[in-house]
Amino acid sequence: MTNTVNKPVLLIVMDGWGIGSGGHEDAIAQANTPVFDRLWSGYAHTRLFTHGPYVGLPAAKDMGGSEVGHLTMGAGMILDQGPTRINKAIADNSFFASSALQQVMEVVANGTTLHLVGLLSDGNIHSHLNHFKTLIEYAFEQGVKRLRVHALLDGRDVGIQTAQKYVCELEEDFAYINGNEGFDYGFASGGGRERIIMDRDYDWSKVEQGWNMMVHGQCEQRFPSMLAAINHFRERQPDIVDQDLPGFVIVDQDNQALGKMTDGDAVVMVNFRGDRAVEITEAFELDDFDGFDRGDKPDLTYAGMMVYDEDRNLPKLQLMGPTKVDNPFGKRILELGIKQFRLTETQKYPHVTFFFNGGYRQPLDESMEDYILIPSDKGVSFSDAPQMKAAEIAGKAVELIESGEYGFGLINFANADMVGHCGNMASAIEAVEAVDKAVGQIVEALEQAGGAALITADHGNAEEMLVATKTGHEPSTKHSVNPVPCILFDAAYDGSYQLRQPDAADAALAVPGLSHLAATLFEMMGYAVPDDLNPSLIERP
Ligand SMILES: O=C(O)[C@@H](CO)OP(=O)(O)O
Ligand SMILES: [Mn+2]
Ligand SMILES: [Mn+2]
Repeated sequence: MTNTVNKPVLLIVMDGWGIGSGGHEDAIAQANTPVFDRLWSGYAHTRLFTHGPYVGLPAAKDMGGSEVGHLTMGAGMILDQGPTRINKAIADNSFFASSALQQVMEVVANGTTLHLVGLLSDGNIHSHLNHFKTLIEYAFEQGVKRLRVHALLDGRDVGIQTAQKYVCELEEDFAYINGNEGFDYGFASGGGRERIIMDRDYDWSKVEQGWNMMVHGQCEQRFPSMLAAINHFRERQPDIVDQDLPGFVIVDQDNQALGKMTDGDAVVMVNFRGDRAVEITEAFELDDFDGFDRGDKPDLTYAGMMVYDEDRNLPKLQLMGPTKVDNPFGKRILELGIKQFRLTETQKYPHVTFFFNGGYRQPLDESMEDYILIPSDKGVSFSDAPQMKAAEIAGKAVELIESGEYGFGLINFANADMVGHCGNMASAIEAVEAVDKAVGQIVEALEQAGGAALITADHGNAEEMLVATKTGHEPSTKHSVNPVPCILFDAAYDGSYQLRQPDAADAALAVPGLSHLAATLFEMMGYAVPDDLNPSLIERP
């Protein structure tokens, strides 16, 4: 396994491909995956843990996600992730001392409105309900008189129809606060995260619709309350998943929107994860914004929970500093003079760039790093197009391998995850089969080139397409906490090494996880493993 530049080593992430029970809910077990089966039985392999403490999340059962997964792979160690850092800052009160939060509080101190925008759930992938509650309680303590919540409804990181639970929790807080003279707290607008605002593929129509609702109070769908809206849409379509609920505004008896934004108001984006928060942030912050016509843009103070774009320092006001990865894998190999590529479709653009880089989006050195992004299908449900761009990615990967120019490449296949999020079993099976075929083509090219690859996933999803409920089963649209496969494909494999297996007695740091992949890649490339990385998984007798 010694490497020269023309013996490429790849990290292939089959996003959302976990190891499930093999039962009727497991799309991966039901799919026909001849490539995966052959690689699993013929090469060194293990199971990796991708959730909770194995990726620096606060709770033992916290699901993994793409941001934490790719950040951990790139860092090569377990770091406290955004939600962990926020929770710690809230616990030690440093959260409230940030100059960004203080500026927000000053702006609304004399009677203007504080707007909170964000994903209303406790999924902890993009946001957490407790962070809404913390900000609401703090605003109340500080005497902020008027507060409005613009709620993105989830059903993708939590149960498919759970929005009412989170709405009711905040309604209780509002009822308590509004019992005090002069306070007026409530919801202003809502809608499914897949329909409005939380786009990540520059489909500006989704952001525009959210903007018009939140900022201008404009929307045909108008309801007296959140629950009235949710019930209305569910009556019409009983199986609608919360993420797909149309956008709506909350109105008073005169049909006036309750929470338009006006001059002097402040807006806090409560989401901590950047990929789906940056587009709306651009609309709020950029002077030369041209995504859509913003209409009469009020003079607002805007802050985000964290940084959403480090290259452009967006937003200007951040309640928390970024999660710092001092020496991400891409930067380390750049310093060794290894040419690299990153390849995926645009839905997973953040994953192979700023998530894996722990910050930066653009190549540090364009002559040594090629970031290749194939446009994802737009305006379709991925359950209707489960092949997504797997074939195009494989074709491009083969070309890059054959060029003999690259020492390292990171590839992400979106299918098992994105189609898994739709909750449709038949489509998920097709998605998995598309990835299997694509991986087969890449492995064949690697075989010719004498290269190697780690074939793994950032977290599970498609192996758990149903979850048990009190009365039976319902579709699962979220990630899982199952382990994921990790195969070391090596054209020259002679059986002389294995990958470390999970051992129940191991402490979190030793359990094979995403944090061990950077060191494993160094070893595969024939370089000394840097001392500060979690150790390689390769074991030789
Ligand atoms: O779609 C997303 O934003 C998340 C789930 O909330 O999935 P992933 O972490 O795989 O990108
Ligand atoms: Mn993912
Ligand atoms: Mn996902």
